Amino acid sequence: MKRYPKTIMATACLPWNESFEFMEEMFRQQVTDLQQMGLRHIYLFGTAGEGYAVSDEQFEHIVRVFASSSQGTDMQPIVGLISLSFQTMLQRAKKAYALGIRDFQISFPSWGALTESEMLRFFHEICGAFPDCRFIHYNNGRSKKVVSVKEYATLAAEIPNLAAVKYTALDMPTAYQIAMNDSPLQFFCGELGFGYAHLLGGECSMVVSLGLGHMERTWRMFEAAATNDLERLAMYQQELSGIREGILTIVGAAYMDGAYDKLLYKLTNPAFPLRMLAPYDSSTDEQYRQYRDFLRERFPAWLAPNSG
Ligand SMILES: N[C@@H](CC=O)C(=O)O
Repeated sequence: MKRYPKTIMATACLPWNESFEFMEEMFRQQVTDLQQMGLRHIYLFGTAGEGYAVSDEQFEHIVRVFASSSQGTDMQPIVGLISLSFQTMLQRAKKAYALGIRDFQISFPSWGALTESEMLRFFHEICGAFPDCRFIHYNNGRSKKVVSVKEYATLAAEIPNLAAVKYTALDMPTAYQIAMNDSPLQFFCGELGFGYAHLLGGECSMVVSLGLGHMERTWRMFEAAATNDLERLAMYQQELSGIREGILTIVGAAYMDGAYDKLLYKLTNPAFPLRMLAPYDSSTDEQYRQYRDFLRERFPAWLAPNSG
């Protein structure tokens, strides 16, 4: 039995005005839009959500707004903890907990790659401090230590509230390991990793990014995987591979994730600003228009109806 539901998880991005103040109403609108797209597992402060860049004050303010946006709904708010300082991660987790958050997305401190024993201490100390919470490990090369699927089997046995893994690696051998693993952890892969895992005869959950252009179609892809309709799944997989190629050509490959994910959500709300906190470069309105036109021309089925 998996410790986390099989579903599609999505990031919430952070809208900043010209003075780099958080745009609360724009953010609430985004959370509502994501919910209307059928998404229930929405996370803050991954890479796309600039979790590495916010100050403690911004963290608390935004979590407060996020938590209140989920009140009275069936949404499951997930808060990411990214910091070089483990103490800061713990303090942020305490603040979010006090605001009602029970699902966290954690990544290793990245100044140096954690050793085996440091990694264990990390999981024990943070997951152990909040035994009534669920933790999703964001397994990411940026934190210098990437955990293997095999290592997760051991971790799952030791850490009862480690519930899931966000693992957006694309390669087929990793997708195969994820597809075939029978640990209680729910693995979340990007759309293409999700497609590979199912085409290889296994299963996993999805973190959406490229598919946000048209969530209905992404849910159809999810459904095709669940019903083993491999022909349809392969078609979606091929289309999304073309879309990935397109966005990387238009925006370039050197940016932080927010440069892509803000542009992807902008297809739903063209007023959403692309700005990112300093010192990181954002994508531009011109790139947004080029990407929208590229979708319109090459992959119209993946373009949201109100994309400006
Ligand atoms: N773009 C997503 C997933 C990346 O690994 C995020 O930023 O959380």
